[in-house]
Amino acid sequence: MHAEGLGEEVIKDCEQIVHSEFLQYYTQMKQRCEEYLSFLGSLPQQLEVTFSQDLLLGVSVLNEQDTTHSIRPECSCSGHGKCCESSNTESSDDAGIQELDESSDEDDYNFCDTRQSFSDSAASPDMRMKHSNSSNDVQQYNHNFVESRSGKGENECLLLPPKRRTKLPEPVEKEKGVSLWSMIKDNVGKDLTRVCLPVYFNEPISSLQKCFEDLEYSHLLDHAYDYGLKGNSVMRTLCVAAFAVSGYASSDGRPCKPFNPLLGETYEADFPENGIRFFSEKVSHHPMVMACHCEGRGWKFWGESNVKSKFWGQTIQLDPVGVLTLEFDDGEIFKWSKVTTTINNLIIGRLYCHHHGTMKISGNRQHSCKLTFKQQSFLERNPRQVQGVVEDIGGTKVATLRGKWDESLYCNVTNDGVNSSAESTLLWEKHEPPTNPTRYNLSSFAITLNELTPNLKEKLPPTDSRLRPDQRHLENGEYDKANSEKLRLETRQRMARKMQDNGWKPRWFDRDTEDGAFHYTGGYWEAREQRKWDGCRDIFGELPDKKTYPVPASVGI
Ligand SMILES: CC(C)CCC[C@@H](C)[C@H]1CC[C@H]2[C@@H]3CC=C4C[C@@H](O)CC[C@]4(C)[C@H]3CC[C@]12C
Repeated sequence: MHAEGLGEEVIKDCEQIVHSEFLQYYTQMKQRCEEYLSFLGSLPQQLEVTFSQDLLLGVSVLNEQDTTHSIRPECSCSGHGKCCESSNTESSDDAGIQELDESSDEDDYNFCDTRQSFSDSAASPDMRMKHSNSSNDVQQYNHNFVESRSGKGENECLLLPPKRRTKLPEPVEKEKGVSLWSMIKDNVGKDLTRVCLPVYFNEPISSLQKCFEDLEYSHLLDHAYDYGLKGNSVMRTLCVAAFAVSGYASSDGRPCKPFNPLLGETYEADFPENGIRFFSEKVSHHPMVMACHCEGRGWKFWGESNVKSKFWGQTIQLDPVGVLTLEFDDGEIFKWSKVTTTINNLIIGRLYCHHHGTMKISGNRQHSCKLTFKQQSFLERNPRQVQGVVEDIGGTKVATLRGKWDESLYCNVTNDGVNSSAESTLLWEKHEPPTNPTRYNLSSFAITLNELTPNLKEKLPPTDSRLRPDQRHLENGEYDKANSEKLRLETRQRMARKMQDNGWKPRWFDRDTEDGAFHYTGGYWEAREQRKWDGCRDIFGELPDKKTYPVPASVGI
């Protein structure tokens, strides 16, 4: 630090921070070791109890026909001061730590927590198809395609599902190890959201694409729709709750930050194999807001992603602002907001994030659901837990829900106010990790999101994230090119505030004058049909003031 010419005071400050962090860790680790030893000591006893209890109760699975199947218990070991507050308003052009990525807590300890898992033969055929953790990802998508389209008698049945990629391209250059500390050490005490980071800390996914990751388990909404049609409002609400939780699953173990899209950048995802069509646009730079809209079989889902961040030194707290809305074609509506996310170990240790707080999923008809994402404590042996209750409009509890946001969720439906605890139904289970892991720890679903086939390239507007050059270079492992392009686009993006002040308007969304929320104005897919991209500027190209282009009168830069 001396060699780098840092002042004595700054160095002392840093030393102090590091020292107090170590002390804290030391005490906590000591405590944890003791706990762990006593836990190991009691293990034989605990296993005996759990095993005999499960045998007696027969933890079971309820399928749509109310048939119950026993599932076996299984023991799995997973190896696994000063606060700066800011909304995205203040974030730098790149930084918006709100777009930093989540990462897991696969820490240095191995815990053995008892969890239930399905034996294949026990699952209902429906569940087996939906949750089959097939190692062949493409095949898995094909399955869903056949199912989601069959029975509808649509011509689309005849279309072949797109074959999506199962791995990222091999990196062209060798990766460079850059420590995060070396990047932020000069910014101690400053708002980290203002720190511009080189691409090594990015994943090749934009925040717009990240919004679509929340839709990976959209089949839960198809189930919810069907349950509602059959008059099973409790199961509908439970499936909606499972969907709301499932969006967090892919945040596990992700150490990198998604790209902060440019103002007006868009992302489309046409996934006929899942029966959905998704679209998102960055609608505001200050504050940073992304709006999205998704159409599925019998439902529509929309909302905006906007977070307020607080930087505490070693952690960042992200409080999402805004409401997500789900509307079924039969008129039932559910609304909820996301819970708080904390990113830990920014300076020392392995970066990971956790989600905590209460999520109220309010329905406009019979049922609503309250979910609690448990606050994490260092001594918690079973972290990432989610618990919930479904209540009717009179406030009577009709079902409960429990599980983990990074694993699975089970529910118990209460009969006549009495909890039928013997019967647990698996609502949702996270897909297996990809067979070709990436250094960004992307899920199989996420790996497909930035794929650009020649056929798709022809159809995209010039604003689509897949066409962003720095992100593409990063995906190809061309780090130097990625960095220089990122710098160029960041310079360009600095004009965004001016553009917004000069009355820039999103192309596909409109702000509701009453509630201030963004609503899709429609027409994207229709414009795509005709390849008519009027009003969609080449946001990734050279700046018009480079004198190579005439400045269009309509561009408010
Ligand atoms: C300094 C850098 C390298 C750290 C990387 C931080 C990662 C873990 C951060 C950056 C931005 C973060 C995301 C920002 C916004 C949201 C929306 C919220 O409702 C769920 C969490 C989620 C999706 C965050 C997950 C964690 C996240 C991806």
